Amino acid sequence: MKAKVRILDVHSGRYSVFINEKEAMKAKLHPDDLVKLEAGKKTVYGSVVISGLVKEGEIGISRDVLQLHSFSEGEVVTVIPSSTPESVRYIKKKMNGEKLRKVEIETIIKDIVDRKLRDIEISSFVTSLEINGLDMDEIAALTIAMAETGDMLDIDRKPIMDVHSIGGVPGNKTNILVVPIVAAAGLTIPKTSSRAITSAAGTADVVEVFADVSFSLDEIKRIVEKIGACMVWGGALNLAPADDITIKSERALSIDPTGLMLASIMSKKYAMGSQYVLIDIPTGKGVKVESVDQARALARDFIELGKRLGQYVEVAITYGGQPIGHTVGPALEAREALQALMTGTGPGSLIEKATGLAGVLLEMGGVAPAGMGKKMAREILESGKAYQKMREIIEEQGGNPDIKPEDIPIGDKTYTFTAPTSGYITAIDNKAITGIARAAGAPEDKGAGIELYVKVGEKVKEGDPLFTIHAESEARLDQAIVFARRAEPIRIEGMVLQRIGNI
Ligand SMILES: O=P(O)(O)OC[C@H]1O[C@H](OP(=O)(O)O)[C@H](O)[C@@H]1O
Ligand SMILES: O=c1cc[nH]c(=O)[nH]1
Repeated sequence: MKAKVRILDVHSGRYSVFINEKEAMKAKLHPDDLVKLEAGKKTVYGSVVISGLVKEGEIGISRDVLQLHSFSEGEVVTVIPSSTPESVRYIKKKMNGEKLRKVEIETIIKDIVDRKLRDIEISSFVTSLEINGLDMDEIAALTIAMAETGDMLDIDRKPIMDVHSIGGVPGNKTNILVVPIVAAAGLTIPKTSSRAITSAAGTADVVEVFADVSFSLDEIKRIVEKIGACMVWGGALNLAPADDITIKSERALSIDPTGLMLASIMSKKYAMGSQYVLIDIPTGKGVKVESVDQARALARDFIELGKRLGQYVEVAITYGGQPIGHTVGPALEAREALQALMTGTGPGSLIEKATGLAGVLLEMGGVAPAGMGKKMAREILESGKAYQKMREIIEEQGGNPDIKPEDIPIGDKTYTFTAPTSGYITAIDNKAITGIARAAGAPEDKGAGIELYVKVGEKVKEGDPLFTIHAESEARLDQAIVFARRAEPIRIEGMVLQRIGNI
């Protein structure tokens, strides 16, 4: 059928096309059917929504579709019902635990990017990877397919450095310090991040508090060629576009299947033309990798994948047994990161980790002698040069370089938990901390999160504050309080942990 485009002010987070009920009956279309819209060389797939918002002879297009495809009001398109894509068969193959061929992986990724696969099919693909995994051939094919279905950056500077965390540990604002330290040393580091996957704040969510993170590749190229660095969202526009689509399913399920994680991270690095990549694997209870042995195995996979892509990869296995620093949630983390850059000091875990990772990159990039990288990184941080570079990044990305930590608004609905007894902090439960911050509204509500006053090993007295929950609404705050009461996020014990007798 032919129909005239009607642009609707609807943002559903999905590729939806709106069809009048009578028109749908005539064309035998049903809710959620997949249809193809064709106009000249333009082709777009979307799911049918039956709606009175459009008249007979019209086809409604939501703002989601318009973000990537230009249609004009009244433009005539052909609407063609579409059958189940071939890639669904390959997803079922993975569900059955079978190995996928390169061409099958390429087809799945192309169909994700073209929106031929709907959310339910994409979630099934992600779940099949969580359960059945991928081998290195499949991971390499997936990485290249994810990168090559989008644009690639070609920066006129060498060497190109990069850093990426596998995430999972709450409060991990570390790379917001690492990037300006490395760039202040004269190296080039075009950093892309994803938004939160399992945590309460991805690096892109935190940076977005003080600067824009969505740029075209041309804009990124201009910024990086001018100041040597950027901190942008990988999901913006057309950089490894399948990544952000699969991440939506991962976030909903709070999972990050290992093979997909490798491909997600390395496809972004490949698309940015990064030559020297440092991967951070936080390791500890309640994060993605719990033991050093598992971290070593994953490190080998990153290094092997890097070799196949022509990239030199090093891995830092870092301590992830409790949150990094004292804040969790986008705005609170932005305040803490900015404060550390401005003053050159901050919580030990944040400064140690940031200077440690930056030091490795300075050595990899050849600006620090072996063994001297961390010292150099600390000097750059303490001298204010990293803060100066951060100001440049904020300014080039459209933010206010004069912003101060206290200018950043945080959720004003608060509740503080206190120590029920005196003793020592023997554990902080990463998953519970993330769960509370997410229940409070993070990462979508930027001001939501947690301020943590204690760390493992510290002594507390009964009644001392342990942490404050921040939320932007009373309803979210109540949810987070209920979650926190159930979860016991902070364990306090005396020095005698257990008494056992008469065994
Ligand atoms: O912790 P979760 O949400 O699972 O992982 C996602 C986070 O980890 C990575 O961090 P970075 O950009 O290397 O700093 C991603 O880019 C993202 O910000
Ligand atoms: O960018 C990232 C980081 C962690 N896990 C992913 O899948 N992607």
